[in-house]
Amino acid sequence: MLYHNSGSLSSSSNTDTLAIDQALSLREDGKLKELSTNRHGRLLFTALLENFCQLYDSDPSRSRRLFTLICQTLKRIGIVDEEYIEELAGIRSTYQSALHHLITQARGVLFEEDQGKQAPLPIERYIPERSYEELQGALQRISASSNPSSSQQHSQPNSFTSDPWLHTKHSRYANDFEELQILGKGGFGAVYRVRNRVDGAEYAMKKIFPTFQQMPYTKIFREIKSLAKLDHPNIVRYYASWLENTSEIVPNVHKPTLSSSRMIQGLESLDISREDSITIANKEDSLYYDDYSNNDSIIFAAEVSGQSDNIYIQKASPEAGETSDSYHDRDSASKYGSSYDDIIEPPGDSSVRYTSTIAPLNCFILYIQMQLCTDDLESYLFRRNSRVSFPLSTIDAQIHIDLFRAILHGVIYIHEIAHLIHRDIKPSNVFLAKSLTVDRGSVPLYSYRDKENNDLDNYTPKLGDFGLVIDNEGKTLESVSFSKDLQHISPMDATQHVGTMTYAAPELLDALASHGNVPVSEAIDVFALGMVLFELLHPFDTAMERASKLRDLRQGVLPDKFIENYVCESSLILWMTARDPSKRPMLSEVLKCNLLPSHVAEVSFEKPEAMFPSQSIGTDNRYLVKIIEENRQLREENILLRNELERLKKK
Ligand SMILES: Nc1ncnc2c1ncn2[C@@H]1O[C@H](COP(=O)(O)OP(=O)(O)OP(=O)(O)O)[C@@H](O)[C@H]1O
Repeated sequence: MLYHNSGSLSSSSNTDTLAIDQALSLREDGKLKELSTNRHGRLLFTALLENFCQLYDSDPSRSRRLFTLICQTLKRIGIVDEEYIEELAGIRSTYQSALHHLITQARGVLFEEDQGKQAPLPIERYIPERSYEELQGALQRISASSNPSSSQQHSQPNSFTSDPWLHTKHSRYANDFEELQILGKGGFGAVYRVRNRVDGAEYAMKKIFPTFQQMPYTKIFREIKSLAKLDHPNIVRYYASWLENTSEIVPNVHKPTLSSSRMIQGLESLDISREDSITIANKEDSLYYDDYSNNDSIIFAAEVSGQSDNIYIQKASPEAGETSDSYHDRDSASKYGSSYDDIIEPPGDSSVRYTSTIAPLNCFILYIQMQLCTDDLESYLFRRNSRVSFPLSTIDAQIHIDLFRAILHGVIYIHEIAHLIHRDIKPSNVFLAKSLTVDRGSVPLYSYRDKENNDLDNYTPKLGDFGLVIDNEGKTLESVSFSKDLQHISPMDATQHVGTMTYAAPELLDALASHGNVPVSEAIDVFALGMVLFELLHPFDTAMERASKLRDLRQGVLPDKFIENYVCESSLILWMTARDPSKRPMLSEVLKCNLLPSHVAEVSFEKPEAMFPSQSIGTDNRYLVKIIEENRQLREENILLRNELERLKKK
């Protein structure tokens, strides 16, 4: 049975009813059932095969290689899919564990029979015949007998459990990684600094707690694999992903901030329920997460029931009336003292529902292993703004233009080479990796960490958090965090919430406000980058100032002083943030612009000449002149409107 955790589980809720209806209709779908049966069969098969390989070779690494080799062969002839070999290893171990219990139990029954005792339950009930439903029946019984009170009636000789080939596989995460520190928590999980026990290197590990999306897990793996193919110095490297079922303590990592937090219904344990299904369910009285997202939270409903598909990630409908949060926490509070964003939080949104609950979960966790980055652009800008005032010195301006250029290289790579659109470009999603040498894509930057040390260090900006990527042919890589940030916001919210909305292109907000189709276009990223360029070149003294100037820019208005200081850059920013997406430049055009002279260590691409022909756009360009004129007009209109507003307020 599928469950969802849309905040309120009241069955009277329309959204809940809808989700349940959807789940029911899925169940009725014979094809899905067939698919599900197929998957269980394959999982069971690979579980047995893995154990079988362990029988042939007691050396764990050799038996593993043997297993992989056989699976690769079976994959070629279509018997198993790629995902069953690596990513589902954790799930496979559940099957191994279940089979282990099953056999142990059955042997216990035989043992008792041999002793002339009456078996407590007929053996047929323990041994599956052909269908996995019967296996589930057995699993259910085993589950019941595994609790201390009932297990006694089925006690068996200890020697059974020491069968070497029955040893179950342990968590890949626990085996291969040492967890060092929590880096922060996003809407759907937490990110940890970890050390790989094998190569000794440190990584960032994102653990996505059971989430919910209308997408089979295999698709998620495929998508993450596509991210793993991205190879560019200005893109965070993705290494691997896999799913495990695990008993985990959900960390409560957030410090209370002014950001509103939400509760998401937590997840009950992996439950072997009466319907003979393994289900991750949530309950009314379930656990709390501290969260910044709205409630279209996500669960994995992992069913081994014959009634529905097995492991599905399905989006829950948010409750009516829920709005998006404004600025994310992003741990600026916890890392750097008072949060930069907190100050611009709309006053009405300051309720702190911080929960200290530590929730034990038995659930599926999606692990995503990424490159570890020690800093991010948002934190950097926060530090810089506390040290430097507008206008930047010529040298500082150049440093930040170089930084922008490096980010641009990364985004161009994802647009032109990977054919993806990021859709969530913002300073907190641009990480900064320090390097000792001048690396490809790196820029010299002051870190502003240490008052005494004003040396330039090399940093490589890296675009990360690909939760929102979409392929530019419009085939959605269904966005995880997108819905969290932007869905179900009223136009009022869109204008009030400076935070998350700051970098979102207007057409995106319009589409969301009118519940229309979300546009798929590179222009969305161009807009966001234009906003980022302005922020890079304009230090703000206060968060209020930042909020108001970024809001003005969204209306097409730049501060006079900024235009005076950066005429060409202003033109570029206004071009990139044009309200009409069709009027925005392509990023390759932005790069051609002679406003962005290259001080960045050049990066080579597959098709460099196609992407970066040298052609300059100067101030005499008629398009730029037109933009400056439009900006002047807009500013005048804006002043008139503000005066009018003031006049009306006074009445
Ligand atoms: N590769 C990484 N290296 C270092 N820190 C990281 C890395 N990826 C994410 N983080 C940090 O981990 C924290 C949580 O990241 P996560 O992507 O889960 O959430 P978010 O980006 O804050 O929000 P959301 O994904 O919900 O939009 C953030 O503070 C982020 O800076």
